[in-house]
Amino acid sequence: MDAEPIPTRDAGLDRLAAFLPRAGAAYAAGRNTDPGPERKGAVSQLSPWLRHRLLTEAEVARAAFAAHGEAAAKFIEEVGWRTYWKGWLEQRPGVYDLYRAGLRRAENRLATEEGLRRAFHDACAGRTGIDCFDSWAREIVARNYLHNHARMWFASIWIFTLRLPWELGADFFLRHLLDGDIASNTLSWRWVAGLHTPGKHYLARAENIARFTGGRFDPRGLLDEAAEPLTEAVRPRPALPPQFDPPPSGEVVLLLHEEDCAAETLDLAGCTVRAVAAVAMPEARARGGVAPAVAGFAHGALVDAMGRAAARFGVRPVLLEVDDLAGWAAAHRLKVVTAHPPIGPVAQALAAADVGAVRVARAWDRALWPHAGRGFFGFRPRIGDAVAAASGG
Ligand SMILES: Cc1cc2nc3c(=O)[nH]c(=O)nc-3n(C[C@H](O)[C@H](O)[C@H](O)COP(=O)(O)OP(=O)(O)OC[C@H]3O[C@@H](n4cnc5c(N)ncnc54)[C@H](O)[C@@H]3O)c2cc1C
Repeated sequence: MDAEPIPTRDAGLDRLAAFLPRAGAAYAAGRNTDPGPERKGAVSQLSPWLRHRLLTEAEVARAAFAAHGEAAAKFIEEVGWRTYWKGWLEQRPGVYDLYRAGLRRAENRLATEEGLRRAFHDACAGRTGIDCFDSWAREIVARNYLHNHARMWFASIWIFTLRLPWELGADFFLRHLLDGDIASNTLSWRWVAGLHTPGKHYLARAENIARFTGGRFDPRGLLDEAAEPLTEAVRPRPALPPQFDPPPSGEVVLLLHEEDCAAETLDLAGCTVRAVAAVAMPEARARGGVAPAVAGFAHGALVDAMGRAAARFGVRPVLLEVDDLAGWAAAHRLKVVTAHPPIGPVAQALAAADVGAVRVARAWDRALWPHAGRGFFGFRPRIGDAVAAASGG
């Protein structure tokens, strides 16, 4: 990460403004190169703000288009990957359950297989003897960020050279990345493993690593460059269209959560917000919780969101534990509305709290998620349509 990321919308807008001049041809030409944590690369490092929706995909994509027109297509496409993964998982929620079940199985193996346990701890601590991998493992822990290409190489070496269960690697990422996101992370690991598109996996190659790290690393002879893709016994069920609730109206209470920290821009036309509460649960992203910096960013983002909600709706928000949610909702006796939580622990916790929350989806998600049921290349043209839409984010 460039400078220590500050979990506020203003800090995100500052980073966006600083990046925008480079969101066109410079991004397209340089985005695959990882110059290392000490040098400025071509990518935006906007992911912690986008992940918590301190900035929305719509506003970032539209700002890039306004600055560069068609030359921003590559950057906008990458932003679209985030939306695609979210929409894909929304249509196959069972894939999150498959991941969690696989993680539990891998944990059981860790408890009983000493060799696996040692290899896992060496990988997390950056002690495998594969210089590039060890350096990236330490970078994730120290900086809570990793370049996209390094994430691909890291996941591939984890799965195909170190032969570790992919779910443990995905969990390691969720524990340490500020942008740790259930859809992007789970589905990217599955994609690398060859489970997203059966038979098609991503194999890290020493030559490619040397080239795109500017020669910082050269793991020739250390990687398994001929491994077969993983397979799985249970294939995900066919896609079901995403379910969007009808828009709420009347007097409501608004619940904020870390999946969308810009509730003041949700479409609540027709609603009068009488009370606002917030719940944060970043520790539920990973087994054994998340790193302090990750929890700190999520909590900070929510505090920032509470401040903006207070200004917008004229009420003083309260911070709740998830267990207090049902009591809070019952005390107000009004309909609970909340930003549509994507598949993951927040959505599960809200469903379990059983407060009948009406989920308010953003226009961007409503327009794009339904097209994410199949491959990215069918989805891609729709991103331009959403960027061109007059408003709605
Ligand atoms: C194994 C693996 C795990 C990943 N886990 C996560 C994760 O937990 N959370 C996460 O936000 N991204 C994840 N990614 C995607 C991607 O690596 C990061 O979004 C990106 O590196 C963030 O850096 P940036 O903001 O500089 O990206 P930029 O290149 O500047 O892109 C701008 C924004 O577009 C989005 N984006 C770009 N590439 C992708 C992509 N391939 N998939 C989804 N969104 C993308 C991000 O929101 C990003 O901030 C993962 C990728 C891999 C290969």
